[in-house]
Amino acid sequence: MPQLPLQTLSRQAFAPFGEVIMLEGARHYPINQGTTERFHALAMADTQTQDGKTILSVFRAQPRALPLAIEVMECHPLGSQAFVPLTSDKDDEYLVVVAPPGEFAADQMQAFICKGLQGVNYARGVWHHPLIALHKQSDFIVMDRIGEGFNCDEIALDGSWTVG
Ligand SMILES: NC(=O)N[C@@H](O)C(=O)O
Ligand code: NI
Repeated sequence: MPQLPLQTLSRQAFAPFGEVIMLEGARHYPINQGTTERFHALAMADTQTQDGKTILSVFRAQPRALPLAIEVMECHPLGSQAFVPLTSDKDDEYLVVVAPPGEFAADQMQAFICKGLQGVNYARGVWHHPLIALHKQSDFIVMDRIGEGFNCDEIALDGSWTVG
């Protein structure tokens, strides 16, 4: 059973798959007469294909047991999809499993452990496992596309690859 190594999430390591949404290293400046700090443009929604629109939703995810057998991967060919944990606990964590866009190749999957204050924005077409919350029920803000066209390609795997 090949196990995916867990990488620490960083902008550089995740760059082939999209953006990391985190305050560290972000451009920021004071607004509202100095009462608020704006951490600017942490991610860009890519939802305009076929006249799509950007929406925000909340996903309330139940924790997954590890090790997790990877039995499905999906991609959204018409838009990006961002997940931002609704937590203030920097020790909260969740997993993402991704693979490059285009023809899916299991041996190109990568897994990242994401700390509570880090979000991810999957670029359009990037293969990913459906949300993998850990340890407890977890809420995420999700920014993705609504509109015409089929926007969720799935591929079934035999569960031989595991993570965590
Ligand atoms: N199906 C759905 O809206 N969620 C998935 O796209 C996911 O990445 O969790
Ligand atoms: Ni998705």
